[in-house]
Amino acid sequence: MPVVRNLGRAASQLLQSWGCGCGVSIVPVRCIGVSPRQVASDASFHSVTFSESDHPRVLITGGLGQLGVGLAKLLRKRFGKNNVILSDIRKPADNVFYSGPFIFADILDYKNLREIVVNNRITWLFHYSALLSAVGEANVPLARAVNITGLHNVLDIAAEHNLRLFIPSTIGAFGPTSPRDPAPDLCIQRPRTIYGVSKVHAELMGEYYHYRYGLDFRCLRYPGIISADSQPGGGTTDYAVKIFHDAIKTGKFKCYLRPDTRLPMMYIDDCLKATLEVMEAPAESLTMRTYNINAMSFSPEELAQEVQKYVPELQVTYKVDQVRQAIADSWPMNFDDSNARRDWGWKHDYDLPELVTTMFSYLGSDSRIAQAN
Ligand SMILES: NC(=O)c1ccc[n+]([C@@H]2O[C@H](COP(=O)([O-])OP(=O)(O)OC[C@H]3O[C@@H](n4cnc5c(N)ncnc54)[C@H](O)[C@@H]3O)[C@@H](O)[C@H]2O)c1
Ligand SMILES: C[C@@H](O)[C@H](N)C(=O)O
Repeated sequence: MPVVRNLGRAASQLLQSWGCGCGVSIVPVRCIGVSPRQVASDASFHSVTFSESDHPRVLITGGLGQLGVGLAKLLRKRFGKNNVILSDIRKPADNVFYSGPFIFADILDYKNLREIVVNNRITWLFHYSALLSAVGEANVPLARAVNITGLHNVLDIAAEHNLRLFIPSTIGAFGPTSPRDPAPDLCIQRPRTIYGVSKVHAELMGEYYHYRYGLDFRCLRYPGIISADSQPGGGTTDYAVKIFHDAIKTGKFKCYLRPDTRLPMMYIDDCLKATLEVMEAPAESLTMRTYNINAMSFSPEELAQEVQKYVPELQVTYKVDQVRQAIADSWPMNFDDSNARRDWGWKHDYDLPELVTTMFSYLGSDSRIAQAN
C-alpha cells in the first residue's frame, strides 16, 4: 500500500512542521493530562509472571446488554475467567457480578477507559456499547454521543495501545437505496437512522484506522439477534424475542411490524461464535475488515406459524408502529454473507426450526406449551 504509506509519511511531516507539543506519533495519541487514577492501585502485581502470550486480555464495553454477558461466558470458557473483563455503566445482576471480573466503564470518559486498558493490560477489545435503532431515534443527541463520540474514544485507545478491536455493525447500516434482497458487503449505504449512520461511521473509521495506523480492526454486520436469557435493548427486531415470552406468559402477542416484514435474523449462539471466529482468524485470511454474516430471514407471520407449532393457541395481532416499520422497510430483507463463508469459513448452525425449538427448550416447558413431539 505505497499510497497509504506515503500519505501517512506526508501527514506525519506536516504535523512535525506544526510543532505539536505532544510529540508526533503515527498513532493518534491524544494530548491529555495524566489521570490521577492512572496510578495503578495494584501496581505491584505487574511483576507477577503469568503466561501473557497464551491468552488475550479482553475488555467488553456495554457488556450488560442483550449480547455482552453471553459473549463474556464464551470468551471466559476459551481464555480463562480472569482474562475477560465485562464492563458497563449499569449495575450488574448478582449472577453476572459473581461470574467473573466486572468493572464500571463509561465509554464517554476517555481517561477512565484508557486507564482500564492500561491497568489491566488489555489486548483485545469488544466494543458493544451502543444505542440501538428504536431508542436511538427516541434520543438522537444521546445516540450521537454514545455511538459516535464513544466510538472515537475507543478507536484512539485501541490504536494507541495496539489492541485488536471488534466493533459490531448491523443490517441497520443499510438504507432504502441499498440492494435489499440480498444486501452484499459492498454497496450503497445511506441509512436513515442515527443508529445506522453511526454504524456506517464506525465501519469507515475502523477501516481507515486499519489502513492509516495499522489498527487490527474487525467488524461483523449482525442481523437481528434472538436470545432466550437476555432482553434486547430497544431495536426494531425485538419483536422476534418478545413473541416467545408472550406466547409462554399470556398466549397473546401484539406485533408492531406488518406480518410480511422480512428481515435477516440469527440465534445468539451463532452470532457469538462468528464474533470469536473472526477475532481468531489469521489476518491474512481477511480480505476485508467488515463482513456481513447471516443465518436466516423471516417475517413476523412466518415466525408466528413456527411458534404456533409449540403454542397452538397463540393469538397474534398486528398494530403497526410507524417508526419501527419505516426502519424495517429500509433494511435488507436478506443478507449476502458469501465473503465471510469464503474467507474465514463462517457457517451458521441455527435455521428457523432449530431457533424456535432452542428458544422453547431454554424458556422452559410451561403449561401453555403443547408438547409438539
Ligand atoms: N442485539 C442485536 O440484535 C444487534 C444486532 C446488530 C448489531 N448489534 C450490536 O451489538 C452491540 C451489542 O448489542 P446489544 O443488543 O447487546 O445492545 P444493548 O442495547 O442490549 O446493550 C448496549 C449496552 O451499552 C451500554 N451503554 C450505553 N451507554 C454507555 C456508555 N456511555 N458507556 C458504556 N456503556 C454504555 C448500555 O448500558 C447497554 O448495556 C451493539 O453495538 C449493537 O449495535 C446488536
Ligand atoms: C438489527 C439490530 O441492529 C438491532 N437489533 C436493532 O433492531 O436495532
